[in-house]
Amino acid sequence: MGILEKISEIEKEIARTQKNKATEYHLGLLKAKLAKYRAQLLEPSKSASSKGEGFDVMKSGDARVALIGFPSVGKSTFLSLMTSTASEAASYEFTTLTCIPGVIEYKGANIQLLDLPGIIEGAAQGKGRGRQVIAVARTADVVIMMLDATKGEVQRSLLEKELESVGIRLNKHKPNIYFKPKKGGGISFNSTVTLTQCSEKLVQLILHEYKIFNAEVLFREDCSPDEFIDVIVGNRVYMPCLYVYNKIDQISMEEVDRLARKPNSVVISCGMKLNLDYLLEMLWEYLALTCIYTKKRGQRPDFTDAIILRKGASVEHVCHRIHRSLASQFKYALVWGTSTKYSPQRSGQPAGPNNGNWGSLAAGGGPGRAMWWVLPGGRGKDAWALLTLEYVSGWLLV
Ligand SMILES: Nc1nc2c(ncn2[C@@H]2O[C@H](COP(=O)(O)OP(=O)(O)OP(=O)(O)O)[C@@H](O)[C@H]2O)c(=O)[nH]1
Ligand SMILES: [K+]
Ligand SMILES: [Mg+2]
Repeated sequence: MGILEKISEIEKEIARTQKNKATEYHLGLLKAKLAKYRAQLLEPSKSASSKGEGFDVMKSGDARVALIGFPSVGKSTFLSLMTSTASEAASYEFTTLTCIPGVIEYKGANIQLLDLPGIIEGAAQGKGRGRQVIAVARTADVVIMMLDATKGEVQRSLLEKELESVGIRLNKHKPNIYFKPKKGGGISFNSTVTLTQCSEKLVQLILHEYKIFNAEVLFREDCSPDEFIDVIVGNRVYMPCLYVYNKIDQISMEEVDRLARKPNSVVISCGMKLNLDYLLEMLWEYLALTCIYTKKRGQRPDFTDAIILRKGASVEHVCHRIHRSLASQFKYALVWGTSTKYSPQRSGQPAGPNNGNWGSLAAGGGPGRAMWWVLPGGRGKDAWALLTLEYVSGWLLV
């Protein structure tokens, strides 16, 4: 039996198995098997011809957004509208056959937008150019899943399934489970919360399926067996996804209203240029970008030129952005911003015993290294920070 057949057998068995206490372990095991076969299915393509021609587009700008959707939903029309790049659009399916990059300029940031061929059911197994498309999607910071508002909801769940099956997790966070394989000592299992979906026995069963007999496992969250499997398998990509319903010029107001209320969704019409501003605002929020303005001592900040960084960026990242050698000479920074505790907040490496308290500001950085304060960010439309850096030798002039 080929892997594809095995996968479909297991899927069928999962579908016909009733979910209850008695079948819990059986289902957990099936899911572990399924994840294993899927991983096998994807592996050989890496060595073979996974890098399809026309798909290796260089990353550029401050963030990358991939357009994923069925054929003829309007992806290319959208790219041509939002960027200065023209991508051919036509009423027939599979007009686009390669990856076409464009740039959206917004709030001083350059956002790389990638138009891609349409994908169809079975894309993950290599139908159409599905594998290449999905490989590109994995490299994005945000996925825009473009849907045809005139078509049924089934599009959306089919695409979600395709992306799920190759380890892309949409609008989910990484499960809060500590997992560490060991050389010996068996499996030590602990949890800090009450678990309603997993038990020690089930965790053991799943681990044994992966031939793991020694490991430390700590659940810090009430996770499902699938989430636990994700942690074991690793290489999952957790990605924000915006569902964009295009062609609303073709449907009733009631229908528009219904779609617009769905979570993580935006309704637009490329044809009539409806709601595109709002989509950009949402995209900005999902990208979680922060604008960082620098300020010279005693002078007003320069609001015309921002450094754009992603959520979780640290002062170290800012230093690197300005100059390669700056990080090693950096003493501390004064930060004003939307999420600082105090304004300004001082952050940097402790220079002496008296400055030990700086460490409390630190949220990033490794042990023994300078402690870098993580800049404000997150899903906020107007996350920003203002920053003054000091060199070892004096105030930085930027
Ligand atoms: N009515 C309407 N038609 C639209 C809208 N946006 C795009 N279209 C039409 O939809 C058709 C497909 O558009 P494309 O931009 O080629 O779609 P695509 O998703 O890039 O298609 P593939 O590259 O084949 O996957 C074209 O005929 C467009 O003119 C819209 O908002 N309303
Ligand atoms: K098309
Ligand atoms: Mg196209």
